[in-house]
Amino acid sequence: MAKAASSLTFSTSLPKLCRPFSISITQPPQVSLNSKKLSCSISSAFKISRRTVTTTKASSMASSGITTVDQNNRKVVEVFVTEEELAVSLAKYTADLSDKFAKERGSFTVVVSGGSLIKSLRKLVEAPYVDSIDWSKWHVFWVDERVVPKDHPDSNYKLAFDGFLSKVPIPSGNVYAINDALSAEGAADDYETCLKHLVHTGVINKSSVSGFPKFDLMLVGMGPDGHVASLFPGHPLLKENQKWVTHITDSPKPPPGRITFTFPVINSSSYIALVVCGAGKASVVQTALRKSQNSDVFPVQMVSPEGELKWFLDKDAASKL
Ligand SMILES: O=C1O[C@H](COP(=O)(O)O)[C@@H](O)[C@H](O)[C@H]1O
Repeated sequence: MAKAASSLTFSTSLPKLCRPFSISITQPPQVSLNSKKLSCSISSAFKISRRTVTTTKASSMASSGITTVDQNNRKVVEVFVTEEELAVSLAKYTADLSDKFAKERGSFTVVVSGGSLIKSLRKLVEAPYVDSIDWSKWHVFWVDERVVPKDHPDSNYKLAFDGFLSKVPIPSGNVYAINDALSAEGAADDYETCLKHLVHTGVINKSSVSGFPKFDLMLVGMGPDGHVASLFPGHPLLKENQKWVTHITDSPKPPPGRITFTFPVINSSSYIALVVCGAGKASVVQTALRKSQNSDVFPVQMVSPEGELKWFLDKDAASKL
């Protein structure tokens, strides 16, 4: 089991957002519960094909297993009737990528956020994945962290350790927590120094496109205000395009002192899973997925990786699509 964390000690212009979509539904529904038929229609910014799906609830897009993809298979939106089904699918998605990267490059670099995401990872610590995943290949990082002691209730490390990391045999030296003895600025610099070392030693890939570290998978949540990592709406840090890791001392969501990956790092990823549940986030999801212009209102709209972006939504989060 993963024990204590190692203490870390780690431009592109911001990308054009909201690539135009031509969406088609590519997968059959994964479940059929009470066999009500509904015609799935998603329109506006997306050119969406229509077809009949089987689901429990006749409301817009909220049908388990409905998947939409863009033309290049680089942006995928999947909606699940329940958070439980979302968690099952997220575990398989993560396990498949773990296998792929472990085989291809002998390691798997995984970045997690805090918040509700961690609960949605719970199926990974159950059969079959807890036994089938080669956890020794995992290297775990945080896309953002609150600058508090690791045993503090606000710590994203503690959240992940209690809910996930303590239950799987990831080598403790592969778990890269912040140095919580430092200031927010010091902890961000320290984390960036650590990342640079790991890029240098080949544990983390480097993007040949951006020159920023290229993580294999980022598992990221979104706040009700559309923030991702600790990148909040309207904050100057959204424009940071030099640093890999930066800090914030005036976070609108407590606690105020945090470190966060910058957008160039986030957007250099091979895969990003954006995991969003709950009706309280439906309006932001609607804006993010229906807007065709690149006038970014919410930070989540700035998530646009070199690789694949997949949205995992429950039906409540997707209820306004
Ligand atoms: O403060 C934070 O909030 C976001 C979103 O959290 P959620 O509970 O609404 O999912 C989280 O992704 C981030 O890591 C965390 O520091």
